[in-house]
Amino acid sequence: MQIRSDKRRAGRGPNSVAVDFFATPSSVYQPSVYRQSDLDRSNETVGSIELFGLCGARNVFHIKICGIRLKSDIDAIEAAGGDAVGLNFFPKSIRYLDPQSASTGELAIYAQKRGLTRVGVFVNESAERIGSISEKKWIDVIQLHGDETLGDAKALAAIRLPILRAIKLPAGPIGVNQIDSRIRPWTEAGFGVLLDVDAGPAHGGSGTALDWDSLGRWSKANEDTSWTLAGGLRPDNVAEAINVTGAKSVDVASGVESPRGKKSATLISEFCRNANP
Ligand SMILES: O=C(O)c1ccccc1NCC(=O)[C@H](O)[C@H](O)COP(=O)(O)O
Repeated sequence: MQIRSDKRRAGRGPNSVAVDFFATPSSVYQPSVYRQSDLDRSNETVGSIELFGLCGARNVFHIKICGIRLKSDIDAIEAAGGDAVGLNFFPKSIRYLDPQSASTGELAIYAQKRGLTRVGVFVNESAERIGSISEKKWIDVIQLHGDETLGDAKALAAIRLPILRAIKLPAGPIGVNQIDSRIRPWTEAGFGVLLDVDAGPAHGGSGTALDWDSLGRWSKANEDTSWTLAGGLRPDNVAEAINVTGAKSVDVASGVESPRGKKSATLISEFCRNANP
């Protein structure tokens, strides 16, 4: 199975539609389709119902290119048909963006104007720092990529942005129940999940792949659970990864870089093309 390009295209442009394919608890209001303007209004309420429910559980992208650092990266992603960018706020990452720098704000606004969903990537960050970046309206989604607990994530509810939890799994074969026990608490609490390899102290961006056969077995048994595949994806393996795992949403950082830490427009273009039929 490959990501359907019509869905992907639907997620782009300032008034575009992004398909929500996260399964969320029935107690949480969950429209099936969002517009970028919905994301812009994520601090508001719709009637008496909060747009994003408790903490948000929406996956609003099909292809996320993580760790962008330049406006030209955004141009390349827009041209290639990607629909989300990861802004990395982990100081130890090669892809780090300084939240104090005006150029980070310019980058975030530039991505927003191109209709791309901006995912802020955080590792064990304080709620205050995440909140201050959110207040500047630089991000649309919070990605927690450290050792954050469910309690930590729930404490971010006041920020009122959707939260995507990176679940870091071992690189080798892993059982369906083992995967499920890591994911279920988060999805049942209404959070989105991104499955990545456990990169140890680096936390992410390792370029190492998960065992796709294991994920495929798990996803077949959990078809109602929407999730994002990350870890070691590249232009030359993303189609197979989608086919084997059944992922409907993919994320990449190092696989579209040359040299490491520098995004390549050519690799971004190939990646997006191969992630779609
Ligand atoms: O990319 C990083 O440097 C990074 C560092 C610390 C935490 C998260 C990080 N990236 C988050 C992502 O979503 C990456 O796309 C994901 O880890 C996959 O990376 P890669 O295997 O390089 O495609």
